[in-house]
Amino acid sequence: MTEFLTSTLAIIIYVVLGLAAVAGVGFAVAKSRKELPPAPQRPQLETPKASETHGEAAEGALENVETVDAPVEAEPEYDKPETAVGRMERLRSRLAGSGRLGATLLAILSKGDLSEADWEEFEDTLLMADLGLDATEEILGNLRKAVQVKNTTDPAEVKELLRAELLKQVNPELDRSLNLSVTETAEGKRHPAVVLMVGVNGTGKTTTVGKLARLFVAEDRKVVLGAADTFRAAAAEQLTTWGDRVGIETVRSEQEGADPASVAFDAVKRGQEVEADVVLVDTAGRLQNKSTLMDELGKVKRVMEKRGPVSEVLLVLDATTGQNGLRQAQVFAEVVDVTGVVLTKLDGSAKGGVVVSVQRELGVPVKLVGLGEGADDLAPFNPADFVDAILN
Ligand SMILES: Nc1nc2c(ncn2[C@@H]2O[C@H](COP(=O)(O)OP(=O)(O)OP(=O)(O)O)[C@@H](O)[C@H]2O)c(=O)[nH]1
Repeated sequence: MTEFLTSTLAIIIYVVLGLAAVAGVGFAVAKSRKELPPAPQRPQLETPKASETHGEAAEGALENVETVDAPVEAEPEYDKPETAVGRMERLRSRLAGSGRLGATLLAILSKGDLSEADWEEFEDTLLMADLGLDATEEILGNLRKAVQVKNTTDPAEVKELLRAELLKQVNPELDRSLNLSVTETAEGKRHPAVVLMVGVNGTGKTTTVGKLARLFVAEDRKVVLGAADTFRAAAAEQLTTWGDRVGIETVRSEQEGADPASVAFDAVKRGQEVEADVVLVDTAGRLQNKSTLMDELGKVKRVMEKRGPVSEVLLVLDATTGQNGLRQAQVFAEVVDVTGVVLTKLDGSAKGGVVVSVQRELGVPVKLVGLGEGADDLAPFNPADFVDAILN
């Protein structure tokens, strides 16, 4: 009897302990689940095809399953970027600094009977606006002749003479379009247009990549961003934010100081995989006299080219740094074959003449201008609009 009681008691104790253990584990799991952070929501680039998500068997099985309405997820709201048309119209007033240049030049020319001192003042004004010595001498020589031949002080006529001369210097003949052709790799794979952004520190590369991406999105192009500025910790985050605002993917490395060439390569690879139209790659700012950093940039481009050609290398120059930008431009052009210049911070800068000097020095056109910190404050460069903004 005692034996029977002892074994029954033992069984009861085991059962109670067992139940307590199960409840304890359950509580711990529930607790740890509660503490998990919510899964991050990333914009989806592609909707998977039906055949990729469920096969035929799965479709049959679904017939007998009672369907419950899935909670409706709110559509992410993306920005609607402004198209290129009309941007210059909106941004023209931002060239106020350059407008002062036009006003001073016209005031001198309209005086009539110009003295040597007047022509010197005219020359100084052009030099101060960073047109560079060669262009300044040419403008001066041509205008002196034209004013003499026409013998006019009529403001409208004088303005027309100056307009023609400035326009010639800005060179409307240059091809300023971006090469955005989608090509094929040697293996017959679709290869997107690839744009590489380069320049010294703080000129506005990341901002320009973001703005340019918006311009492409407004044109219904499928864009992938590459955050190959692995030097500045916040750069990848900054670029991802630009991308997220318009629902495009950013390829980046979570590792600070990662190899930028590898990130750039992955971005092009991803662009090929998702059949993007354009891959835009940001790079870290670097001083042109730091040879290791310039070598690194050369490597970034070579590694990207392993997957297919780079269509555009855009050098971002800060207009407010004027002639300093020229030396930078020359060195960058030697290392990575610059195909176009983006002149940023032209808003409020009185150094608009750098458009002329940089084109003369590099033989490469200014293709885009940055005219403010707003997300759509980037415009394709148009010589006639630019000269008119200076003169009106
Ligand atoms: N006013 C004005 N500011 C601009 C323009 N473009 C860029 N900026 C500003 O310039 C600053 C630097 O821009 P970033 O894009 O971070 O420059 P970055 O070249 O990527 O910088 P690093 O990666 O450090 O070399 C930011 O405050 C931008 O808002 C422009 O066209 N006009």
